[in-house]
Amino acid sequence: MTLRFLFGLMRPFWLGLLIVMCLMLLESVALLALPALGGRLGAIFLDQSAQPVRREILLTLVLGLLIALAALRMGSRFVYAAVSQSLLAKLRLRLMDHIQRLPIAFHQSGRRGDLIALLTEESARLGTFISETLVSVPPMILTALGATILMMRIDLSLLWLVPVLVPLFFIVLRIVGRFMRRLGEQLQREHAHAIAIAEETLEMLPVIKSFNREAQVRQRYADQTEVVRRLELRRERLFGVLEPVIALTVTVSATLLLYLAGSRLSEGQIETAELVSLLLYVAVLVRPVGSLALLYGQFRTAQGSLSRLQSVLGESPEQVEQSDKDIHHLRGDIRFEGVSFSYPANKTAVTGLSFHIRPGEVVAITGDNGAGKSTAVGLLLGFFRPDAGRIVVDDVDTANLSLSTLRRAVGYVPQTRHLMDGSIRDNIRFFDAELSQAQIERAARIAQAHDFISALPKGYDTLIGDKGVRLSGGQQQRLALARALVNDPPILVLDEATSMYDIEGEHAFVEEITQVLQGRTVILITHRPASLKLADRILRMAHGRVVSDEVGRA
Ligand SMILES: Nc1ncnc2c1ncn2[C@@H]1O[C@H](COP(=O)(O)OP(=O)(O)OP(=O)(O)O)[C@@H](O)[C@H]1O
Repeated sequence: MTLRFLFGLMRPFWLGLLIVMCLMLLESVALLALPALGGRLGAIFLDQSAQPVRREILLTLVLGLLIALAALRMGSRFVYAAVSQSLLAKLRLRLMDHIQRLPIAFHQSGRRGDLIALLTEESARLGTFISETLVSVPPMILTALGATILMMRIDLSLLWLVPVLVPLFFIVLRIVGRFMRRLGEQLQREHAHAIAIAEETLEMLPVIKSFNREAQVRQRYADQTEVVRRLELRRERLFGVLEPVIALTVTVSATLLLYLAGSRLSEGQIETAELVSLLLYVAVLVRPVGSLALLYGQFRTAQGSLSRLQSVLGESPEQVEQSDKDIHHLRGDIRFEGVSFSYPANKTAVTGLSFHIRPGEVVAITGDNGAGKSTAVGLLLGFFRPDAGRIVVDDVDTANLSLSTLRRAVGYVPQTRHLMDGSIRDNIRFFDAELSQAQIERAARIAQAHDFISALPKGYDTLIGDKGVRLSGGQQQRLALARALVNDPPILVLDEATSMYDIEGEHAFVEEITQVLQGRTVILITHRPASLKLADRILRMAHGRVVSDEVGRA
């Protein structure tokens, strides 16, 4: 585990963590003082020798100490809860920030299950580990060491326990630690896979139902759940063995110790008060000694989560520095000059791709499946960087243009519509608080969405998605179009995005859009012959390059 990374996570919360540790240390001190006082109080009752006044004082002191212990425990719980929840929220936010900034190529590498596990269960486990487990180690060591030393002070002959118990303790730690780490990693992997299957199942439910494949899909999930169950069971069994074994070691040692101490009492070498103190020290010792071994196991598990977190945070993000550059002066002149690009699996998707789209043109890009059309759009949007060649917008190489400017210049309607739960207005505005109702309505009118929105009882405030109205496929498509248009981009890319219009609707839309965008550029990725007729030019792609460039409706 990189300690520096761990401390980096802890740094913003150092004050809270320090307070928790101090409260726990005070708790340890109070806990260590208790047997000394308790021993004397016990002896008073057993020997019946002390003066009544002394009894009352001692009783008050013991009760005071018990109340102080409860108060300290409460205090550390309160501060701990506040720190751990803030730490967890911050950790999740930092992770989400980073995940959003990672390039599309990373997200296409199929690590969704891992990322969800990291954002949920694993970050929660790490948060607890940092704010509770780690912080509780020094107080536990203090309690264990303090109790041992104080017991030795009562009777030095107990010293023989140290060389017997300490190595035994460390052997257990090593075995458990190694096992826990391996098991933790396996569990995480399988758990992430189970999450990925669950997610996929929910997404594909209409397809699964239409094919009557519920039983098969259930079996797939059941198999994975079984793998997770077995691993969890192994972990639980390990703890199940470990806890009683540690408790047994501690209690057997305690019994031996009491036996020895008892015989020393009868020999007159120790007093009753000391015997009672010893008894109480043993009780104080049981918890920290038992917990330390388990803490070590948790430490090894957390190590796995931490290294996975580190590996995601170590991925290089895209450089999307925010830029306020005005994009409306852009004309929308696009040139691909000998662009080649391969996906990581070494699949060449576009090769030597060259074309020129002039401002104001409506250009259709067509071609067989897998010809490279969507990849070309991804390259224009800066989702991927060309391996060779360059893409020039308005005479500027896009490699020199900030991704933020480039993406604001291109209004993009993807094949899948991706609307979010929320109002229609929120979906069109898409987190841009500065957009006015007039701008939103204008975009909706161009996308031919205004009429159906106005017909809804709550108009633009209608909630859609899981908690609201279900829109038809075509209505959703129109909203996605309005969302792309609302910022008035100089370039508009529609990836099969008008397929749900009827021919007339599509025609009217393209006519209107070319007028509204006033000579700016529209790229239609389409297979539909009717849509091809709407374009000024048709670029046909095959095997990652343009194979024909024809005049369209003109
Ligand atoms: N994420 C990816 N990883 C690896 N290969 C990919 C990836 N996406 C696409 N490809 C491959 O790149 C090639 C071009 O794909 P692309 O999606 O650009 O084609 P397309 O013309 O848009 O196809 P379609 O008409 O089916 O949408 C295909 O051979 C495809 O298998």
